Amino acid sequence: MSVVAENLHWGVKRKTIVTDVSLSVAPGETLGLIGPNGSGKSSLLRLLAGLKRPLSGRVEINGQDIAQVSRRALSRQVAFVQQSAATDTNVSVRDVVRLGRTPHRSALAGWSEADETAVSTALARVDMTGHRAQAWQTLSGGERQRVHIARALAQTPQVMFLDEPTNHLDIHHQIEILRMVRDLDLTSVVALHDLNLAAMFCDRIVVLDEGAVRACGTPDAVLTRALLREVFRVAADITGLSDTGRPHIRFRPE
Ligand SMILES: Nc1ncnc2c1ncn2[C@@H]1O[C@H](COP(=O)(O)OP(=O)(O)OP(=O)(O)O)[C@@H](O)[C@H]1O
Repeated sequence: MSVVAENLHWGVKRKTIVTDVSLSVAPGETLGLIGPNGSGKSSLLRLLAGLKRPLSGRVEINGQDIAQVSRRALSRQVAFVQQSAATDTNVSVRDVVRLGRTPHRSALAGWSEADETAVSTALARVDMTGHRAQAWQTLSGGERQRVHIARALAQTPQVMFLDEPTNHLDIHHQIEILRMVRDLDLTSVVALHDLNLAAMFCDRIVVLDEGAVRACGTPDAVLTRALLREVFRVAADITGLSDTGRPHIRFRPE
């Protein structure tokens, strides 16, 4: 499914937070969203996912204006992994992941084989099968993050929005989660702080700066020394284009 945003504006009171953002994500593509703290990544993701209404502009998912689609219908197609999402205490890991099936179930239908398969597949994908009976509140930060990703996977979405999904994860799981997102047969938009991970796993990258799109393109086109200096205020050398075709950034203390 494609995602297209046209001229999105959003803000609160007199503060403009997202300014005239237009972008498109092709079916199956993994789009990275990078930018300094406060540049509007989370706000933009929420607009794209229909969790916030833009002041002006529109978002289309699979050619449909999401403002015209019910929340329930949207949640059958779109999953959102929030930054450090909270979950009610006193529930098991399995219960949290089961919540991902809610949009697909009617009030009268029982728990189906398909629901069970979606939950167990999702737990396995994030390496949490062995924790399924554990109480959610006893998990470590990284395990909680993986359970939230599993909940989104159990939703069997066609589009996934992820806000800093690698927060709290050790390097193995950072790479595993991003590899999985890239390899899943769905369209994804993922906000990331780690620029090297963005370069490794994203097909294209959008750079946000003060709420506006500063650059958009393949990792090697976007991640230039000049952009890193101007937007992120860091000095860096960029290498590694040879075998993978993807840039590698080495930051320089100055
Ligand atoms: N509801 C709100 N009311 C007031 N200000 C807000 C609101 N939501 C976001 N902001 C402000 O908008 C700006 C963008 O926030 P946002 O969370 O989208 O940035 P971000 O790029 O995701 O940041 P980070 O990298 O720090 O997570 C910030 O300055 C934030 O304080």
